[in-house]
Amino acid sequence: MASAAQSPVYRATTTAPVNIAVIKYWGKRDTTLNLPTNSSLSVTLSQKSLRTLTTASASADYPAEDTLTLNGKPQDIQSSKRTLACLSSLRSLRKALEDADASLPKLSAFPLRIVSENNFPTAAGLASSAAGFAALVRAVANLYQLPQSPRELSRIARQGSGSACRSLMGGYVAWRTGEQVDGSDSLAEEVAPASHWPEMRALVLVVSAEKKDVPSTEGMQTTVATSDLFATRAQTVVPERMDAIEAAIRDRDFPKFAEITMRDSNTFHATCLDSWPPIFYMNDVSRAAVRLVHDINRAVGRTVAAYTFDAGPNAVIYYEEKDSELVAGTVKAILGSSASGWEGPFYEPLAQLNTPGVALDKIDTRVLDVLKSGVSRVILTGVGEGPVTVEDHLVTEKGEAIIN
Ligand SMILES: Nc1ncnc2c1ncn2[C@@H]1O[C@H](COP(=O)(O)OP(=O)(O)OP(=O)(O)O)[C@@H](O)[C@H]1O
Ligand SMILES: C[C@@](O)(CCOP(=O)(O)OP(=O)(O)O)CC(=O)O
Repeated sequence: MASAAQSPVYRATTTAPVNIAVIKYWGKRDTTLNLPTNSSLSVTLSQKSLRTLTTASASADYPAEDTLTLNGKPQDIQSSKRTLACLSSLRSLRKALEDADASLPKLSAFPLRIVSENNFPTAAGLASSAAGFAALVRAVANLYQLPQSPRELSRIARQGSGSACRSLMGGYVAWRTGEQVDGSDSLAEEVAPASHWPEMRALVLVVSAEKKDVPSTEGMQTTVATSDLFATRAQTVVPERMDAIEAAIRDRDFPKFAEITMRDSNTFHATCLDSWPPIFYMNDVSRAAVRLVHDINRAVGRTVAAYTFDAGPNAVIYYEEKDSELVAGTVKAILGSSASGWEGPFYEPLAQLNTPGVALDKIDTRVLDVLKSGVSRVILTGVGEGPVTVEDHLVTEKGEAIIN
């Protein structure tokens, strides 16, 4: 443990959410600035279920190098260009404040000690980098008392991990690809707050909590360089879908939202398969989840559920609260006690439910078996708010890291 500081220790702590895209970011037009080839749109998920908690602290007494401890383990941030880029941009903004007001403490000159905790597996396709970099940027911005809006801070978070720029806001968030070569207009913006469509629910089927094979950054470079389908997706398909899904969100039109979400996930994974060598993120369990959603929608006679998959096999199934029994109730009946996680604030409408919302004989029998043996855990959640400032610091007043 680091020794206690004698000089003042300045601290700020924030939580930040995970977001799951319904129009996927996949491909960079500039790898240094981390600029995307297409716009993307996501739903911010409630921090009652998944969240990062990060404390940023600064003190003149800290050893010279900035440090980051993640889930109790020191991270090598000096060799993480992305983290260094975020910290250097934030420091410049603080320095400008200090230059304009001599009474401010010179925090920009102090080393940083950052301590963070994810309450879910890191690097397992659960968007830890999104919540992690959003929390890091928000915590340091709070520590430095920066006046910049979440939209302006998204330019910095984007350099940590592209998808992180969308976790600085709650609700329904777009990341506009932008046109400027310097990336100054490649920013996230709120399309609608969570309160506009609070009934949106997300059921995460955790298929594998292992570290994934091909990291997103590497996978998308391969796709950009080798897939013939990719250019059509980025230039034609996604711009049309962005307009259509924003209209669906504005109108709270779930069937439209759902179809675009499922089609965009499928197109993204098609470009992965079209890469050379091909990249497979979905597996047999993922495909069973796709089939399940289509079977449920067919049996109900309207679109009540939508699947989407990131760079890994986990399924995220979106539905509206009023259809909880039909969607989550059916999944609960299939998985029974073979999957953990049937709990938490979003579980209430299902707690007393003992029969599936959709009769299981309407679902392909192979799908039932594959899901039962392949899904280890579920996370029941819904649309939620952006980062929240909190007082439960992970660094003591004397500057010592608190490892839970
Ligand atoms: N709380 C955190 N604070 C700072 N950095 C974090 C935090 N959590 C995760 N990261 C960074 O994100 C990396 C994991 O990102 P990666 O893209 O591999 O996985 P993921 O985000 O969980 O999956 P995906 O992006 O496919 O959904 C970690 O190795 C770490 O560098
Ligand atoms: C499939 C995705 O989840 C890809 C996320 O990629 P990252 O944001 O992790 O990539 P980097 O910018 O290289 O860090 C789709 C999405 O979230 O939009």
